[in-house]
Amino acid sequence: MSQPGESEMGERDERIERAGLSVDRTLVAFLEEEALPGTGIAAAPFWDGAAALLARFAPENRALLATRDRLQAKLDAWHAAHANQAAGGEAYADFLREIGYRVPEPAPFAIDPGAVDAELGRIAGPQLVVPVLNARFLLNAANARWGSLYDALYGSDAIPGAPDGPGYDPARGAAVIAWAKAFLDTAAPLAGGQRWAALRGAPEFADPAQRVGRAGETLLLRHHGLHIELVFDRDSPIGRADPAGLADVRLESALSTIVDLEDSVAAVDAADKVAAYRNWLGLMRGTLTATFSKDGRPMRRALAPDRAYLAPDGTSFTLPGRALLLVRNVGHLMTTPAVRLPDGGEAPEGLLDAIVTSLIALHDLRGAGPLRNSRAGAVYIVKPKMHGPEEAAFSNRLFDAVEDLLGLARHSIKIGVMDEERRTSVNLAACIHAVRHRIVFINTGFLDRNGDEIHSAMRAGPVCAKGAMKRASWLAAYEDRNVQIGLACGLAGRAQIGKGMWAAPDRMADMLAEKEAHPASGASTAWVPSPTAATLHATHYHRVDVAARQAARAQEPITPLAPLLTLPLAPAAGYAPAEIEAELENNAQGLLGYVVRWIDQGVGCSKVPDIHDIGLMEDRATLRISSQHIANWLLHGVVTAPAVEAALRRMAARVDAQNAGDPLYRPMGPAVETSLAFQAARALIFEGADQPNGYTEPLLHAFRRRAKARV
Ligand SMILES: CC(=O)SCCNC(=O)CCNC(=O)[C@H](O)C(C)(C)COP(=O)(O)OP(=O)(O)OC[C@H]1O[C@@H](n2cnc3c(N)ncnc32)[C@H](O)[C@@H]1OP(=O)(O)O
Ligand SMILES: O=CC(=O)O
Ligand SMILES: [Mg+2]
Repeated sequence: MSQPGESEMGERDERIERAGLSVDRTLVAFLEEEALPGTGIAAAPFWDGAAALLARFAPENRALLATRDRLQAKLDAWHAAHANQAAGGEAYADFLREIGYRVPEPAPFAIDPGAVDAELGRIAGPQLVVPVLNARFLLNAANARWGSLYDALYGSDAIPGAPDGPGYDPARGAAVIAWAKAFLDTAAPLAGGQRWAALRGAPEFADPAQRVGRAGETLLLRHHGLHIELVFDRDSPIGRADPAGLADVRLESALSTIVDLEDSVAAVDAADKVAAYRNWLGLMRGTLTATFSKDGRPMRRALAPDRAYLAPDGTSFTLPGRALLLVRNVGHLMTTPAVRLPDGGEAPEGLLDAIVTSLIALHDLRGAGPLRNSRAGAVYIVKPKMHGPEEAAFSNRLFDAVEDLLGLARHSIKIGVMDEERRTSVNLAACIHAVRHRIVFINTGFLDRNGDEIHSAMRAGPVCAKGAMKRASWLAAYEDRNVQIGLACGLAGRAQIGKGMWAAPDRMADMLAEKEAHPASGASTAWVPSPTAATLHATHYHRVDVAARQAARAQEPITPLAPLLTLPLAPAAGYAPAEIEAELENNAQGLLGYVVRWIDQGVGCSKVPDIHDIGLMEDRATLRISSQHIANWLLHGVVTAPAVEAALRRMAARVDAQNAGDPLYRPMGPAVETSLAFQAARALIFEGADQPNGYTEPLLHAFRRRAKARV
């Protein structure tokens, strides 16, 4: 973030004036030559409107950030005066009310978001997230609406103990087929209690209404609102060997996909922002393609078409071939040098994202391209990291203004609210109320939420180890209250109640064992990191009847605030030196492994091995946790500065070794004093306690800009 008037070297030549704004040339060219044409909006009124919107909302945006700082300062002071108290009691709750951190509950209400696509409003199923800057992944994610269950099982560790010989292993294949047929016994039972494994001829279903169509020899079934394709093909190697001729089971998998401009990308300047916007434009126009080489073979990937079937009465129909796409904008914190305001200061990045991603979605709404995203005529924006109802109301008014700028009907821009900051969890009903006419989801972004929990409690004392945090009372209360409050606000059947990311992309057996808890909790969706995970997680929505779970949970009283407000402090006896060392090293390794690719290569989401060599998805939210955790232990003397420095150096060598095969990798170990990545990691820890709400973006952006300037 830079201050008004603080223009970067050489930046002036690269800029063009538009309606009093100083705009990077790349962005001007993109908007005027690529994004605006075809929308019916001319450049001049667009810039006039954008400038007016920025003038109106930028000061308010700044004021909201000042409120965050003011409230955090009050928390810090309270905690300093009540050191090592886990809080949660009446006095603490009253204090939060007095300082305006807690606001009155709204009277009972039900959300009313208008026309919403069924994937968000009515059908329960997985939600995939994908970084916007990677077109190859992006296309894969859009096409992840359908996935082969056989491939997902065969290509992952999903079946514990399945043999895995070189080439195609028939024993492994048999284990996959057995697993899938046992799954079909639940999702598509056969008449007379026959088992799928025993089927020899054509299937007869216990409920014939499940069979809703066919395409050639492929049968289309529906169960819990989700479709299943049974591919019968006796000409294929698998079908030929199968007594029933079943060659594959394809599941409707990622019902929706979030295209992420936020925590999984490194976008620090106009060039990065334009690359991100251009990919979103390619999706909204249906024209995005990617060419790459895989296993030595050239490949071209494009968006999948819709799928055609014949209904039992002979009429033809189609089903979506692609996930319903949402776009995650950045939050209210950062500013961008892509646009400078008349006072010379950078424009709030969230405002620019709202304008540009909505403008781009007009291409879909106008229906000019070959494919359609929203059949309901909506634009879906996920808004992360909002703190409390005032910020939600700000987003609501911002979206009103964007609708006016683009000539969109009121509330056609929908919002997904990430419940991932403590002040939002505490005031969740009021937050939902603030956006009740456009809300399409709430989601427990538990990773950021952990980071905010640590930062909120920064001065209260040392927090518990990360493993213990998973069992902390605040976390259970947060997850429970999110579902309970969502149901009380009428989200069932109208909007998603979502659960967070499965952050171990290679541990699919564990995911299969654990993530059924998400639909079982009444959540209608949960995040997955990959298409394979989407297909496997889809099986959970066949096993669990989410509507029934929601109806049951709607009867529960809402969990009180006290456990939510109980701080996750370390046990009074503290931890043994070996535990402290292991915790520090694990945090330092994940942090460095992520930061080095962010700073040196601009990669915003990575799979980084933890100390047990398990590859974990790391993004800015997990970085927020690890950096805040070390910063907290440093502040309270659990670890010393020299110990942190030594751990960082040891882990730098380990991370260097892990990346030895990457030709683009720049090792940190040999030159920690000149490695910008190492310095960024250091700053994230040693300046961590003072970062706004513990966010990592300000430091990451500053160091990445320096790294880009250096090459
Ligand atoms: C707290 C939060 O905010 S969570 C939300 C942000 N996080 C995310 O969005 C995570 C998304 N996931 C990812 O980015 C990746 O899966 C990572 C970084 C975790 C792992 O990436 P990699 O190590 O490259 O994955 P891996 O080698 O196992 O698999 C790559 C293959 O899977 C595909 N793939 C992996 N993740 C995704 C995805 N999210 N969407 C689409 N395709 C994906 C790739 O396209 C590739 O297939 P291809 O060769 O046919 O193109
Ligand atoms: O955005 C998701 C999170 O867990 O944070
Ligand atoms: Mg988050």
